[in-house]
Amino acid sequence: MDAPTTTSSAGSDGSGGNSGDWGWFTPSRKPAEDQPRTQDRTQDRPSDERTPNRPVNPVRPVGTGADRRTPVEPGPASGPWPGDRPAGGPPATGPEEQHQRPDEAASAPHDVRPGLDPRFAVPETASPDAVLLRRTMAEIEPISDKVTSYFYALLFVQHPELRPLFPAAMDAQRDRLFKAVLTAARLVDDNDILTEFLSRLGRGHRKYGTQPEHYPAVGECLIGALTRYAVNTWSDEAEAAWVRAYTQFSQIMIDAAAEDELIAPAWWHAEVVGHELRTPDIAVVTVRPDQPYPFLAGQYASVETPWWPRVWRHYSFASAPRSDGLLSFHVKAVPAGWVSSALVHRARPGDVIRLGPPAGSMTVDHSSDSGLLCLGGGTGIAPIKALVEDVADYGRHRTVEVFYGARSDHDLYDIDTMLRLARKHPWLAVRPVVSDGPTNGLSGQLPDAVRQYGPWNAFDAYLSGPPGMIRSGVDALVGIGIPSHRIRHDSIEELAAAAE
Ligand SMILES: NC(=O)C1=CN([C@@H]2O[C@H](COP(=O)(O)OP(=O)(O)OC[C@H]3O[C@@H](n4cnc5c(N)ncnc54)[C@H](O)[C@@H]3O)[C@@H](O)[C@H]2O)C=CC1
Repeated sequence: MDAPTTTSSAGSDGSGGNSGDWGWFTPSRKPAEDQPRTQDRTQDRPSDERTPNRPVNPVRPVGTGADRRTPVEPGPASGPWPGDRPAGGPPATGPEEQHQRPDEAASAPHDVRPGLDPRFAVPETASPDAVLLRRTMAEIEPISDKVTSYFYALLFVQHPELRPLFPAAMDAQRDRLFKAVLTAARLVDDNDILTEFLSRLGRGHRKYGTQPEHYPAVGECLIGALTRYAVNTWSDEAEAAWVRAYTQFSQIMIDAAAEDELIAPAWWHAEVVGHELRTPDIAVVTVRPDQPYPFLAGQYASVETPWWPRVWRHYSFASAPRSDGLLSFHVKAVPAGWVSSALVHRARPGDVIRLGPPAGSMTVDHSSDSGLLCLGGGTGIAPIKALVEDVADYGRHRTVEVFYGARSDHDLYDIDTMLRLARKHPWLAVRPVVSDGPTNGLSGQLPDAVRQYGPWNAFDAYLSGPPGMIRSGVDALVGIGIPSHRIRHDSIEELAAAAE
């Protein structure tokens, strides 16, 4: 959920190029010289005999922030490559598995018609590099699965020493790295948002053990995958633009990580000190971090369990910061959800998990007097409870109206806590809403229930729960007059990816 959390925001959580030079991932002869580029090019695959005998293009992001502000000119070829790379976590945004060789992973693309997707429309004000990047993206986006597979195949064939640093098995976050690169490429002309997005990503990568020297391996493989699949739009100029962009992206991430290193650990160890099974598949897990863990109510953390190394999942904090420093999460075990099942069915007091840094901006704006309209679906009630506690702790009490949705009365696992809070705080109202069964409370879907009350146009809205609820909730709230910039939620894309 490394993403802006208002509905009005765009993205969430990306040298020089000697465009005439070719890296190790390309054939020893340029395809254009000896064959049509859309033909089967299995002979292009990386293999020992095709490892180049000359250095690669300079995807070399290491340097200082000052370098980044200066346009980077094409530089000389880098040193020995690939090889003698130190171990550490690759700059991936999520776990990944790739057992296939590149030639098995993906065949050459067909029927690629760039420019059809309006997301890649080129604004009139776009810089020349942005135009080139968007053309490539329009071409590869429809086949991004293949490009991603090929990218990871390249990475793990050429850099097998990086493979053990990824989780053992493939999962839903497989394409996060690629999506992050595409998001950054779309933002390339918007320096402020780009820097914010990539800085967060760079800080978040510290927990993977990512080092500056890992970025070139990823950059080379990215360019390799684009070279293979952007058959209609790739050119020397396009390659140079991608090399410049990737170099800029990685530099921002490296700088942000370096700055963060001065003030925060890369991760925290946290001991499970409480484990309460509220339903057969929902647990409230309470942990004690090994050092202070500053965060804001409404944020979330990445969590790694000892049973699934390097598989990280996001969970919202279920309480505002506490004086005893403990943190709690509401976890629902979902089918095939490794981390959630482990936390619900396996974790016990004494187990130690790892936490990434806090993230997310679904936080209370204490400079405002507006009321808070909160929709929490299922375990999405966890950060809503934290927001309520935050308002209570802050002292200047505002009207808070909570709609708590669940499938059945039985699934309202935290209703007692919420009703207790409502009895204690006269400014708080809590309304349970049951979608699929008999109830003494409100029946139906959360957005429909909210429509029955109001008016809400003077409220700030907070939504937390399943992606479908957030989508329909935002539509409903905009429809009843809450401007989209006053509606906050975590990134729907990240929520969908993290639903394990
Ligand atoms: N920060 C956040 O946004 C958080 C999100 N979550 C997410 O919340 C979900 C919780 O799962 P469960 O407890 O199984 O919830 P669930 O699937 O049982 O849904 C709970 C309630 O949400 C509402 N809802 C669900 N789908 C809807 C739709 N398409 N349109 C309108 N309303 C809908 C209904 O009222 C339903 O009863 C998970 O996907 C989890 O990742 C959990 C914690 C924090």
